[in-house]
Amino acid sequence: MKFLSNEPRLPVPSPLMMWEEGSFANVTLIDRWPTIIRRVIEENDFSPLIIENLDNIVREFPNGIVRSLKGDHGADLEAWAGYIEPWLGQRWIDVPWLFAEVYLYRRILEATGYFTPGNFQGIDPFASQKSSSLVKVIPSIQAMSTQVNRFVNSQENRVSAIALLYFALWGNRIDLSMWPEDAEEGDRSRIESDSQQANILVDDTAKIADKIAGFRGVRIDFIIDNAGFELFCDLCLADFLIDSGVAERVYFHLKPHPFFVSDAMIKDVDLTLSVLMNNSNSDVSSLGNRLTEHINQNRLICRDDFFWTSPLPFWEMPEDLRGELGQSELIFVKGDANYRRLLGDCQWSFTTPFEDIVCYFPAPMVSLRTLKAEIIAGLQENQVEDLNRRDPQWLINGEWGVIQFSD
Ligand SMILES: O=P(O)(O)OC[C@@]1(O)O[C@H](CO)[C@@H](O)[C@@H]1O
Repeated sequence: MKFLSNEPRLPVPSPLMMWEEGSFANVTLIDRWPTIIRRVIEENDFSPLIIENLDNIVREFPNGIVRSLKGDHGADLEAWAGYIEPWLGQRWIDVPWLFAEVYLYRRILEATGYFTPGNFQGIDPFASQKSSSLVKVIPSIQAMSTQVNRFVNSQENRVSAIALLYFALWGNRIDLSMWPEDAEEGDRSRIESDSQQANILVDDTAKIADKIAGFRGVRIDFIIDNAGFELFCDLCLADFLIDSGVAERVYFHLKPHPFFVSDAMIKDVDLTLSVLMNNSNSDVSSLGNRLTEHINQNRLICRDDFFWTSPLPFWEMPEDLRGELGQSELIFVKGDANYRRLLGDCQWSFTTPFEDIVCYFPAPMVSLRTLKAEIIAGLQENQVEDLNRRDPQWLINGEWGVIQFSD
């Protein structure tokens, strides 16, 4: 697979590592991943052998070594042999965080036999969390469906677009790898209107609305993140873009297999639409029917690709995918893990201009991200000091967001 040489226009700094005690990456390795694996065991009816496989991954943290994947029949095995090669035999704690995290989620699928012919082939180890998280936010879905239907019937396209961008951003707060659906945080889909804008550190919605105002019948793409409420919010924005005539076609780029607990696959879009269509609230069911018609009429197109579950920085996107995305007039990049890949999960100065890093992207793009990792770009100097004082956890607690546009 030929990779393009297009890279950020600045020297790329070193990647986030996991060895710094107390860093979020270290907490993820030591605490969060074992908890995620234990939930996989609790929530599925796996065989003793699979449970042993999963327990063995936990035992490898933090000083066990990175090994090759077994021949589990995955279509991505050859690509993974290349990803693993530079880190083979190194300790988990000594490899870059992004590689380790993506490798971990692929190891979980190896352990459960997701790709392997047999009783557990194709079983999504996170399915129960994803479906229960959708049911839990039905009240927010009902409220938002009413609003979306009003937007679609109004002529207020600018106001509607901006409101739906905020919903698409804050839908990212619901992330089951960070806050399992029974977490004490309660219903994270409830978005207090005053904090909607106050907690946005870079807000390019006006520029984005100006860009969209000039569109009629274009192609717009979404690199999707989480299933559940976030996917619902993305579907609402896509519905608006199609119904308002802004977009003739919207492409959703989804994950080809379970990933980062709540990441969405094509099957999760189908599940979400069936939940909407079968809801007793007519605003919800009419939105679900409209979206299903968009799919049937090829106006909303769902694709998946193994690049979206690879540990590569986005500037190493394969040439064919880059060519495909290059046909888009605007690409929404959703969520924190995708943001990390936009930046190569590298330790850029927080005030590095965002466009100087993502200038390689094949089309104008918008990142909609709630902060859940210790990297960011595009901030002002005074913002960082102010945030450190006001909320020491601002980089990782999901309470702050960015809507960053690169034209
Ligand atoms: O991409 P998402 O769903 O917004 O977040 C992914 C995430 O949950 O996983 C990583 C930490 O484990 C972080 O990037 C972030 O916390």
